[in-house]
Amino acid sequence: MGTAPPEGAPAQLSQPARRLLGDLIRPHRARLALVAAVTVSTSVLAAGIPLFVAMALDTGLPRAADGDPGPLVGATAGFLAVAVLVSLGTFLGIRLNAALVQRMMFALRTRLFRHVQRLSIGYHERSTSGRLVSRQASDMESVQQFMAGALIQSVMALVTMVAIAVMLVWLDPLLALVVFAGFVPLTFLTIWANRRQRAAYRATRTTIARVIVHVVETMGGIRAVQAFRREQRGLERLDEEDAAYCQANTEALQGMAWYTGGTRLIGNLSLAVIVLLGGWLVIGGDTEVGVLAAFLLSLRRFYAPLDELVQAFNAYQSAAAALEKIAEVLSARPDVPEPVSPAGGTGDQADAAPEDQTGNVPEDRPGSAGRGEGDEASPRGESRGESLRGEVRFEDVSFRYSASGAEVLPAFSLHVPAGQTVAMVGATGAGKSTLAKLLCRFYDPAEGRITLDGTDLRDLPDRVLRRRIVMVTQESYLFSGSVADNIRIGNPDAGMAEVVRAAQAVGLHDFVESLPQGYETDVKRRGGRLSSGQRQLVAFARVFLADPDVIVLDEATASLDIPGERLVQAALERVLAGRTALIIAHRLSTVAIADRVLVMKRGRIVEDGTPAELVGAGGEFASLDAAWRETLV
Ligand SMILES: Nc1ncnc2c1ncn2[C@@H]1O[C@H](COP(=O)(O)OP(=O)(O)OP(=O)(O)O)[C@@H](O)[C@H]1O
Repeated sequence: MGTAPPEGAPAQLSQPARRLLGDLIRPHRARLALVAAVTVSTSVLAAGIPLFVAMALDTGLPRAADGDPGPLVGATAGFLAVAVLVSLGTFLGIRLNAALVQRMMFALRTRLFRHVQRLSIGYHERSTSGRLVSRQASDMESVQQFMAGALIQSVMALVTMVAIAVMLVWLDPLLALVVFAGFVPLTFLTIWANRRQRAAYRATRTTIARVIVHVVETMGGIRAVQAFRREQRGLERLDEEDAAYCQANTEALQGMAWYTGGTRLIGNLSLAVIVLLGGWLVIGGDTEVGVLAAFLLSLRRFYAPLDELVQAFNAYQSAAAALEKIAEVLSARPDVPEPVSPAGGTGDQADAAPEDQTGNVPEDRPGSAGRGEGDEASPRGESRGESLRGEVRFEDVSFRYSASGAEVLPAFSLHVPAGQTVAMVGATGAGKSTLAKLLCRFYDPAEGRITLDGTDLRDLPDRVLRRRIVMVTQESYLFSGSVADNIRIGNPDAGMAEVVRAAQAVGLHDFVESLPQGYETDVKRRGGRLSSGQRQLVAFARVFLADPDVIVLDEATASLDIPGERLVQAALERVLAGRTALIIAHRLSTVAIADRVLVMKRGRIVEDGTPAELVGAGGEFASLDAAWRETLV
């Protein structure tokens, strides 16, 4: 019976998946009960239809032959009335169920998306985005298909079968017993199919996820794919993944074919026995022709739902496998948990700071009217018009990415006073990005602690931490939407005037004004319409609006032309004013505006001082500085 499916699987739904199903259903119990009531009563009514046929044949016809058409007309009218009621009930059941399922799916999609967004960077670095797309799209679809169609279908089928079984016993217990005997092989067949199909459908979920991962990765890196002519290799990889998916589907469908064929065979064998035995009973005068006719009709209706049950069973197996995959993601916990007892005060002032009671932005805050274009940058450290916040300390921090991995930072200590701009340089793999990620609490150190104004980052609620420390990444990620939308990411509550002021502050305003629809111009996917320098300016405007105490900047390595670099440089100075900054620097011009330079090597600081001091010391930074200067000549 087909080759063995690739993955073993328990016949039962896993506990997290069951819990998830319970969570989904619980809020809608009343509606579900209504759907069940409508479905069950419709199915019971439908099961009774053959009784009218028996009535018509056994009573209606002989009486009509005797000149009394009443019973025949009554049986026909009853048949029609029940048929109409069954149609109405079916419509209502499906309609109610569809609305219910959409609510449940909406809740599930939202829950999964919210959860995935909250999972720590470590999780996202370990798992591919394609896999998550697969959970959100194809697995959801599978669950929905079962809930919206197959579930109600199987309930109707089951109830119909039970109702018909009762009727069969009532019509003729002996013949009914013969029919029920068919259930013995059917039970064995179902147990076998349950095991086999569960494993087969799990394999389909896993393999389709691989196909989606490959497609998402290819499209995400399409520039590299084309630049390095990886198209052929990409196609071959897709063929491999797709072949595995097709194979898994074939396995699943083959199992379904065996099961469907098996149930039909059992059904038809029962039918043959009933024709033989029933005919013999009729000839012997032990039963009526009408009863036999109703029996045969019912039997057809008895086995017809079996087909539906088989289909529903397959849909269930597919949905169960999908639900398990979704439950797996939902049970992943963030590596950087929210504090159980958050530090009080530290961040809430920052939270409240940008606006006063009337919603006006205080004059002395960035993004306020006092700091528009043409307004010379105030002396650094004083421009935000408040006592400086944002003192950062790394205290004996040790870190490795995984338990078995190498130690990236061994007992690292660093003190950055509030308002200081620190540029980090060093060979690739020295640990600069790791330091930046730790400061943003994308990871927690294994040992030691990192503090912001004396508070351990682990004690700051995520909301506060993200407001006070903002990372500007190399990609200057732009989301689909308008330029204004993209700047407003820094502070979703900001009005248009603040957005404009932020753009003015970083020197982006004139460019935006020159766009066809100004601030409402669509940046197109990932900002394809903007140059890399302009994208950086948008990212800076965003930070300006967010108004954090600490900026972590991974400077773009892509070189800009001289005017572009000057623009970015001026914007950077504006944004850094009055804030603590940790910059992974790739440009001489950036290092030049830093108060302090750290040269890193294998997770340690090997040089630390002002740019001038380090150049004077003639060490690694001096060589780097000289090399940079040479490229300028
Ligand atoms: N997500 C990760 N999982 C495992 N190891 C990692 C991860 N990210 C970085 N590493 C390792 O940690 C070390 C430090 O990397 P890091 O990215 O911090 O260096 P860097 O100084 O920023 O380098 P670059 O200038 O090339 O960006 C490297 O050996 C790197 O291989």
